[in-house]
Amino acid sequence: MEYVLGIDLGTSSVKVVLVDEKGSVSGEAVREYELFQPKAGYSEQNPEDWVTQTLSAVAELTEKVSISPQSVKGISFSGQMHGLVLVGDKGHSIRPAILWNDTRTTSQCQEIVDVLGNRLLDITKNKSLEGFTLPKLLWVKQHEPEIYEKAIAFVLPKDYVRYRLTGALHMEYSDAAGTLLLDVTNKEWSEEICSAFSISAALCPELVSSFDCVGTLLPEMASSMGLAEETKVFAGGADNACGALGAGIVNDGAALCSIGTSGVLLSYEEKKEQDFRGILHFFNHAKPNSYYLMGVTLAAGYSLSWFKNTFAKEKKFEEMLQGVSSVPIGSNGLLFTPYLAGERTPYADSNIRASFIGMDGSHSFDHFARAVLEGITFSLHDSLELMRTTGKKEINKIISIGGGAKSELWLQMQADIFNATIVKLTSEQGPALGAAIIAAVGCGWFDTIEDCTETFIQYEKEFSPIPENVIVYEEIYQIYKDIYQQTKELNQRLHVFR
Ligand SMILES: Nc1ncnc2c1ncn2[C@@H]1O[C@H](COP(=O)(O)OP(=O)(O)O)[C@@H](O)[C@H]1O
Ligand SMILES: O=C(CO)[C@@H](O)[C@H](O)COP(=O)(O)O
Repeated sequence: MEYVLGIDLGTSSVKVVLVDEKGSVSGEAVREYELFQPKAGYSEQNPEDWVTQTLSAVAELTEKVSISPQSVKGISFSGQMHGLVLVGDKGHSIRPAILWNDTRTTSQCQEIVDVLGNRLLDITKNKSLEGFTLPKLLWVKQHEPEIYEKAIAFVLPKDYVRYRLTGALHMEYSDAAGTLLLDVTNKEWSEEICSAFSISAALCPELVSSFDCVGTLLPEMASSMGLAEETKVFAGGADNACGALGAGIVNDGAALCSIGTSGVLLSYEEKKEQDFRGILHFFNHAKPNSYYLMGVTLAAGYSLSWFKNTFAKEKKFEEMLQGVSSVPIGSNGLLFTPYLAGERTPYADSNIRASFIGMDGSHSFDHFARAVLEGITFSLHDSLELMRTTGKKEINKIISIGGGAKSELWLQMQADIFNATIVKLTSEQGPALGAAIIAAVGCGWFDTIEDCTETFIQYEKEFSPIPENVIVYEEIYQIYKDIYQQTKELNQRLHVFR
């Protein structure tokens, strides 16, 4: 039997799946790493932790399944998007990575708008947002010029890990799309944007496609993972592009909900001439010459993790959520907005913060836990509503992936709030499976991506909206939507105390 390996470099952990030619998952391994928040709004990770933990997760997996190293034919990667990794001349990162949920760059975002005006949307199809890479690069240039001078290239998280494993430095289109330096429809670095900010073209790595073979494993890396040096390495994709591949979002009308650290609502797009003027993200898909439209909740799974770490640290998620099913819809008038790290869609606002509204003496721990799940889902519903107003009214079936898809109660809640059928896959590891699909197609196991997704993706269960719940949630959602405007100014005033 032959195998491929999909590696998903998430924000909370790296997940590795080993998949055989029939699409069966033969083994999985997970390794966590730390997130550093040295100041309010900062979010960083150590790129060397990603490398160490990836090596260790793959080594655990190959040991566990005890297969011959030569039987693993290909590897590919999925990774958290937008994070800035600066590589120095010794081939290592020269400062901590500044992540997608770091919001320190509000003034650099304004500078980008002032300098480029509408040209930014024309070229990149996306708005200037704190999470994207260009503002992070400008921040380092302005605040840490000595580090900026030492950088020989900038890359994104999974590109860095792939580089350390192969010695070959590249960036692929689906992740480059989230930098604000890519001409998204022409698939090339924008000379206009680079020169507007005096960014040397040499800093931008060579661009490749997700399915391109970019090399093989360095001998020491291969041996530490229990793999063969000749294992082919394929470029891979952004985690949301890979999540879409791994959930079969490769045709018009298909949509995805992913609840990882962030939360995304995503729908497939084939036409590059589509122009949504940045109200939702528009990025290159991992599937060549296709795209996707996406809204992002910055703190989706993160809100639930924060709640657990703060109020029920000793419990597992399943245990913590046990009592939630006995709390009625709407948590007896308790609402939560998940703006722990500011927000992206529909409010690009780095100052907004989360709220619990409507507390009374009758509320217990379970009411708060349910309110957190409902608030995160309402926030994702904001993105879905935007999508539906762009003409995608037909979104009535959504594949749900990510850590949040482990909870069936949450999947039913998604069905009721989105008023759409929610589909659960046999494994919620969508992005890692998407990376495995890239490796399998890259190895030539299948003629088309669709042939591979049909073999690799297994649907487990559907959750249909319950009509009476849909009506109640629609009413509560109208109240939820008002919280942003009502708390915006208060949060601006609170900013100085953070
Ligand atoms: N059993 C569970 N029930 C509901 N949510 C869960 C469960 N386990 C994990 N999660 C959520 O999944 C999130 C992690 O998802 P994951 O896809 O691993 O994230 P990432 O790719 O960002 O590392 C956690 O923050 C948590 O909110
Ligand atoms: O910023 C975005 C997408 O634009 C995030 O979706 C990141 O890509 C992180 O993903 P997870 O770690 O939450 O999967």
